[in-house]
Parts: sequence; C-alpha cells; structure tokens
Amino acid sequence: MAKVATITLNTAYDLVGRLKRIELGEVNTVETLGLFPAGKGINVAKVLNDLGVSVAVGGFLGEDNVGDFEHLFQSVGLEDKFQRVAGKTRINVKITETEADVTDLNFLGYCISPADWQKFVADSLDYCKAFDIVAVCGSLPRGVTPELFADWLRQLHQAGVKVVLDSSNAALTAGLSARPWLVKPNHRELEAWIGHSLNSLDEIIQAAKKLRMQGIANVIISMGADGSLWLSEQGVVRAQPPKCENVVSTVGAGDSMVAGLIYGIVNGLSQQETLAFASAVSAFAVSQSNVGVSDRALLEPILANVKITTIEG
Ligand SMILES: Nc1ncnc2c1ncn2[C@@H]1O[C@H](COP(=O)(O)OP(=O)(O)OP(=O)(O)O)[C@@H](O)[C@H]1O
Ligand SMILES: O=P(O)(O)OC[C@@]1(O)O[C@H](CO)[C@@H](O)[C@@H]1O
Repeated sequence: MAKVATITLNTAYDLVGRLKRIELGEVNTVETLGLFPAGKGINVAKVLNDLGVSVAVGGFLGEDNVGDFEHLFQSVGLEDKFQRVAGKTRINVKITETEADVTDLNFLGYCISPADWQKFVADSLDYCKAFDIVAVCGSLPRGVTPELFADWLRQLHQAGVKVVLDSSNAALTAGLSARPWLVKPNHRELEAWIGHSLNSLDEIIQAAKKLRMQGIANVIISMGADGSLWLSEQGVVRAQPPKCENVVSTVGAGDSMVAGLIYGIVNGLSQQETLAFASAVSAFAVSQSNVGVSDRALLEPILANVKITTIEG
C-alpha cells in the first residue's frame, strides 16, 4: 500500500467545549468536551490510522508541553518525525454553541527560528521522499513566511512527492504556486483566494476551475453541510452527505474529509467512491467532539445515504 505522511507546522492542543450561547463580556460556564493533541495534519493522521492506514507524522512541536502528543503517537502507533522546538505548542479554544456554529479562538505558540526551519527543510525533504503522499495541513507558525513555505513545497514537488495541501489565507495562496497534487479549500477559503463572494454552486465551480488551471490536478471544495465538489481531468463530481441533525462539533470535519480522500486514493477506489467515502467520514466527524473513527461500522449507514452526482465528465 502507498505510504502516507502528514505534516503539521502549527500543531495545537484543542480545548473543546459546548454551551447554549456565548454572552460576550460575561462569565460563561462551558461544558468541557476535552483537551486533545491536534492540529490539522495530526487529525488527518488519527483518522487514517483508525481506518487502518499507517501514517508518519511530522512538523513542529513545542518542547515545553509535548507530553500528550507523545502519548498519542505511542498509544495509536503513529511514526513520530516531529522536530521539537523551544517554547510551547499553542492552545486553541473551540466552543460550539447549541444554536450556532463553532467559535475558534486560536492562540499563538512557538516561534520557528531560521535554524529550526533550515533543519526542518533538510530533514523533511529527506524523509518525505520515502512517502507516496504527503499531506501538508494547517496554518504557519510564527517565523515561517508564506514565501519560505512555498519554496519548501516547490522542493517537495521537485523531489516527486505528491503533496495534498489543506491550508488557508496567505499560506494557501503561496502554497498553490508550488502546484500541489491535491488541494481542499472550503467554500470560504476559495472565496478568499478568488477575492469575491461565491453565491451559487455554479460560481463555486467556475472559481474552482480557475484553481485547477493553476496546474493542480485535483481540486476538492468542501461546503459544510452542503457537501463537496471534486474537480479533476475526469470532470466535476458532487457529493451530498446526509445532514447531521445532532452536530456536536464541526472541528476536524475538513481534516476527516482529507483523510477519507487519502484513504480512497491509496486503496484504489474510483473518484466517485472516494468522494462518497470521504463525505461519510466527514459527516460522521461532526457528530463527535474529538476526531477519529472509533468503529468503522458507524460509517456504513452514512455512506449508504451519500448522494453522488456527476456534474461534468
Ligand atoms: N452539518 C453537517 N452534516 C453533514 N456533513 C457535514 C456537516 N458539516 C460538514 N460536513 C461534512 O464535512 C465536510 C467538510 O466540512 P467543511 O466544509 O466545514 O470543512 P472545513 O471548513 O475545512 O472544516 P474544518 O472546520 O475542519 O476546518 C463537508 O464537505 C461535509 O462532507
Ligand atoms: O490554525 P490552523 O492550523 O489553520 O488550524 C488549526 C485547527 O483549528 O485545525 C484543526 C481543525 O481542523 C484543529 O485541530 C486546530 O486547532
């Protein structure tokens, strides 16, 4: 089976909680759902690992609060390629309101020095060559500019690594110039990239086509409860998962989708089958506070109700 690694440059502890409504400027009592070692690439790796795909994980971890990450890697068997750096991994607070979306309070963590970055580039270019797919996920920590990031991605590309990129803002824009093999922006990230709002499915498809014209083989646009689109040389496919009625936390839905896509690709599923599977994994993700698939059987009823439509091709 193809070998997979994920890279998280800006890891995080996710403090996840729930309350009816946030009252700004007041004391809010929050039902705590958990404190999880996370960050986008780690979430992707956890889901893939649950699905039976062995994964290596790399990027940066702050040496001051590394404990729960090391415990996670050992307990589930993720190959640890993380570079420890001075300082703390950040804490991100995720609050789900009963009648609203998730509010993210993403704090700052470690700062990467030029020497840290140089070491990371040399080491990662070396170990990434041993992997068929490398998923590069999440934002950039302080000290890593979009230019440095894009330059590193270009070197990965030149080394023949298939890069899956899931990032946002300046990192996404810079990363796209390195022509990753697959990207998965959400609807909002696509709007930010194109510079205006996209108010219909057709407008989203036209913008995604422009992204593909940058030389990106696979463009997947996730649209929350409205599902997703996959544009490739084979055409345009849409997936609509059954709407999850009891949303606990949408944190990690996108990461679960990336994991589902990689699962389908490494297992040789068709584009339609892969998107349907990724939709089921991501729809399942919103029904829980943490990221992962504890029991594969739970995906089956969701998968059976994913609607796949071929729009072009
Ligand atoms: N309420 C929901 N019901 C069913 N499926 C959902 C729901 N919300 C999200 N999904 C599934 O999760 C996928 C990814 O969601 P979304 O577009 O919100 O990703 P994202 O914004 O990248 O997520 P993240 O919060 O992890 O950054 C969707 O394409 C869909 O398949
Ligand atoms: O700041 P980034 O790297 O874009 O996002 C980080 C993050 O919000 O992404 C994951 C959910 O997708 C969380 O585990 C984590 O806190």
